[in-house]
Amino acid sequence: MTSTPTRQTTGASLHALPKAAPAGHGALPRNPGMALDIGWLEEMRHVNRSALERRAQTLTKRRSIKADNQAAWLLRSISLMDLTTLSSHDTDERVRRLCAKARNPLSADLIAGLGLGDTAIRPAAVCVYHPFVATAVKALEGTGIHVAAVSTAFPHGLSPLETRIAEIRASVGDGADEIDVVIPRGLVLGAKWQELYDEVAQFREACGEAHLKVILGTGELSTLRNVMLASMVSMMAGADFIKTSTGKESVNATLPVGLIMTRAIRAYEERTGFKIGFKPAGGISTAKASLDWLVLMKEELGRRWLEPDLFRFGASSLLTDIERQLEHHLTGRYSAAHRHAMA
Ligand SMILES: O=C[C@H](O)COP(=O)(O)O
Repeated sequence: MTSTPTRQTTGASLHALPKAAPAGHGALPRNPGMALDIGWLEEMRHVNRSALERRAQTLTKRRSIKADNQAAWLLRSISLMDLTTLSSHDTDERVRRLCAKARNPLSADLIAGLGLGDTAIRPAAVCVYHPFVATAVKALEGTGIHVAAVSTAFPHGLSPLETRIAEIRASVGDGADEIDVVIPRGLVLGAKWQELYDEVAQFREACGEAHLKVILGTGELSTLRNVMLASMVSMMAGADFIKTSTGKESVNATLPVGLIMTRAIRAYEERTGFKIGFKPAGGISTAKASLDWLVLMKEELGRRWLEPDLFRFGASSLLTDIERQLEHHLTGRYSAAHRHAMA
């Protein structure tokens, strides 16, 4: 892969950490997209899987976070989270409980023990199915926490295009700030790049001011090369974020996939000047895993990608483990996970 060289680093580390900016849109110029450039895709075809796997191992093995810094980085993981419920048994009440948790993700004991004072540590967004957007918008009023909706026939993306576009418009109409769309994986597997580009461009248009996150379903794209090409086409068509997975595939967010997607983001910025966000999602359920992802972002794209306008975790259970680890940090003991149940 000639156009996306590896950034050379001497070791992966997370040290002192300034406070995260709020999730709000507007600080960065938005990606307008560009014409589909098939020639550029051709240049991106060569992906060295074993080099990416080695790089992923190096990043996590050599990570060092001093104990004092660890709590700060876990708090950052909370600020970068799309706290998610995407269950077949979701209800308005369940979504309201999740929003209450998003308003107050940490117990008073933890807030006091960590010396947080009035500093509000909250997830960047709550992510729900379309029918619960209005409920979440109401429950989060005044908090600055965004509402993200999964639209376009999540998780498979296989309803008629006009139905998927209507779904986006309905979610925006109900007040969603962000729309997470899924692509039909068949368009990638069949190398139908023009069709994929046209669909994503129409999704972007339907989003209006809401930001567009494009879910690739990487575990179903067969090769890392396909992940690279789908990432590039999505950004060319105007994606604000590219996202790995729905959480419903048998393989979800992996570090090698994260590496290829962040390198696509770097290549796109080098060519166009626009910074695109990244959202690994699916199966990220431990505090340790969240730190691995933060190391990857810092090493591959730099500190700017540790802010919620450029990085999110899509996660339904990560917050529970972070709470447990913060409690352990303070008391030296672990409490049972059920004490931190979210909904
Ligand atoms: O987009 C977010 C994912 O659906 C969450 O997946 P998870 O339940 O494995 O954390």
